[in-house]
Amino acid sequence: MLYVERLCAGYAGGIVLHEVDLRVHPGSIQAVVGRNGAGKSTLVHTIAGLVRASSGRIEIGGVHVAGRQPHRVAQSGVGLVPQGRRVFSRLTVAEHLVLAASPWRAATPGGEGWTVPRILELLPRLAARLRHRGCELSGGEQQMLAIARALLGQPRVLLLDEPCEGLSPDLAARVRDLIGHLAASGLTVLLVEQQLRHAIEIADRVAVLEYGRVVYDRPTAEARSDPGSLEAIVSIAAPPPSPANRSTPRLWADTP
Ligand SMILES: Nc1ncnc2c1ncn2[C@@H]1O[C@H](COP(=O)(O)OP(=O)(O)OP(=O)(O)O)[C@@H](O)[C@H]1O
Repeated sequence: MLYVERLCAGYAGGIVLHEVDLRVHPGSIQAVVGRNGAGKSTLVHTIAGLVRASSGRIEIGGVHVAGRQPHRVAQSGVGLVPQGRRVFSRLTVAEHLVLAASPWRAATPGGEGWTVPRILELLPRLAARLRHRGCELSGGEQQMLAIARALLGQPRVLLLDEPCEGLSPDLAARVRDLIGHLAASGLTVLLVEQQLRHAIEIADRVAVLEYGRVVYDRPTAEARSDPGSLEAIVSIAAPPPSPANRSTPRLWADTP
């Protein structure tokens, strides 16, 4: 479980997140939406330890991780799929996977957890691209590789920052299918999503960030039954005035 309580964080120029509360249960998807600059990436980076929390709690499975170095947060079970994928252009798919599957991240001896063969079974398109460099992959393949890399860290909590950004509708739908499958397998998922309708499609709960504050956080079923009010909240949410301020295996089998 991911538990965030009264979390405040920001940069040298000022606080961006103001007393953010979130509670994401295993096997569920919490979407976070909001306009550009609302603080979505800052939230994800703060949970991952990349931005230091100035106050508040971040718990992973009951363990307080705020203030830990990013690699310690990862060891606590947090996987990050960053905005823009961040794959290495000169490394091959195989090299990415080998690097991500480093010993401290190994799957448990009982066979639980993510291994390279299991990843390649789930994402056969990556298997077909093992010798291709990052720069030779399509956007969708890069996104799959970014997700695969995070999974090899054996996360209990997966943070995805706009994973469908820049993908065609078809590829974006496949990525959402994969995220749904991962949640159905028990992962706790925090999904930053620009498009409200996509968030509603996939998430169990949806939260809206406005000026770094949670101004809406309800089950998606409620949002679906009254989409107009949620759309109004998201469209009202404006950017800050200044910078400081489920079982579907073998996805991706036939993607060109
Ligand atoms: N490294 C940084 N140093 C200083 N300010 C930053 C830094 N990163 C982000 N900010 C500022 O923090 C605020 C929130 O930015 P953030 O990237 O978290 O928003 P976002 O909701 O993810 O936006 P987008 O949808 O455009 O990705 C913005 O005002 C931004 O300019």
